[in-house]
Amino acid sequence: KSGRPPFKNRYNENDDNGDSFTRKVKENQEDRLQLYKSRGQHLLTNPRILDSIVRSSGVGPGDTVLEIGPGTGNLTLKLLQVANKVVAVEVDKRMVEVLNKRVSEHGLDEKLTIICKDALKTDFPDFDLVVANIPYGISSPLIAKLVFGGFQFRSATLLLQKEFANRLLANPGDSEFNRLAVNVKLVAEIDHIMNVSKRDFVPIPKVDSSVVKIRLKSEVPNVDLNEWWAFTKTCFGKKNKTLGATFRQKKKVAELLNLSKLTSFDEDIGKHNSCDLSDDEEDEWEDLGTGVKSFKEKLVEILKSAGLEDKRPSKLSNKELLYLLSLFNEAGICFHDESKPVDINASFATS
Ligand SMILES: C[S@@+](CC[C@H](N)C(=O)[O-])C[C@H]1O[C@@H](n2cnc3c(N)ncnc32)[C@H](O)[C@@H]1O
Repeated sequence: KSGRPPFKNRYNENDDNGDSFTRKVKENQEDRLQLYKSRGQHLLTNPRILDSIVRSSGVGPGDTVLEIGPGTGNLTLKLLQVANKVVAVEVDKRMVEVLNKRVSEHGLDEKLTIICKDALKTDFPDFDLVVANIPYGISSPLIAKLVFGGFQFRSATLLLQKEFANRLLANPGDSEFNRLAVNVKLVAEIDHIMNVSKRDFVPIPKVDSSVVKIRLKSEVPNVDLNEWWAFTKTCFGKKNKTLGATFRQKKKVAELLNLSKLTSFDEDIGKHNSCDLSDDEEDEWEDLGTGVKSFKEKLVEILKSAGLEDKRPSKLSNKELLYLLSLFNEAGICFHDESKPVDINASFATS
């Protein structure tokens, strides 16, 4: 009962033919477990790093921990030794079999609940903490699910691809600052815990990793989240454009006019299908009615009144963005299409 994972740190490079099959790992030439790149199956094997993650998560004997993607259980076994309970969500049945076997060898079965499902498609039971080396391909929607899913938890300690973690940690003005950081920072605080080398995984991935800790804020701005997500999607659609340029795009103006249903611009509401219009083409505004043109002026007037017409979204604080959204909403301008239900996973899939 060494706690050693059921394979050696070896794999057959020649078997790597891209997306589906990746590598074979072996234990004593018997147990064979294929690891799939498409499922982000890079197992963290360095015990020193596993211990640091558990320690920095602050898990204690009364805690229920949610672990996404336990794999063969390297982190799970460490968590089970300190937590009251671990709920592990793993999509791959083969992993679940290995995990079950290892955990029962250690006599820790009673503390573990396994949910063999896709973490993005299943409900989570109540938990105090999240601690996980997640599949990197689902980082955005999973973090969105955790922070906007209505859960109450102390913190989420997550191993992420280093570049992704840097984007999440970025502040306004940093080159990596993007819509995901803006949205997550509305409701949560994020701290960098440590960097982890690609050499600490089996098989070795192409990228380095970082551990971050996400804590939900106790006070969240009073804003309609559907409006906020749709608004940041508009602002960050082309994050290096000025807001003036973004809100002058014909397509965007027509879309917002149709969504906002403002009576003063009635004559053009529903007349211009935003799908038929291209982005810029300032000179072709002549084709459009006076309603849509004066609506554009209204948008620009609001940007000017906020002093933000020449600003790029990636340089704005959440406070400035919230202020701008409140000005638009007060003027009856809406961003969220109420006829379409919000799918958090889809909305963050590409952030
Ligand atoms: C990066 S590996 C981590 C394994 C283990 N935690 C470790 O550190 O050794 C990610 C794990 O997530 C699982 N996985 C991939 N997509 C998933 C999903 N959508 N829901 C739940 N688990 C998933 C994979 O099968 C894999 O076991």
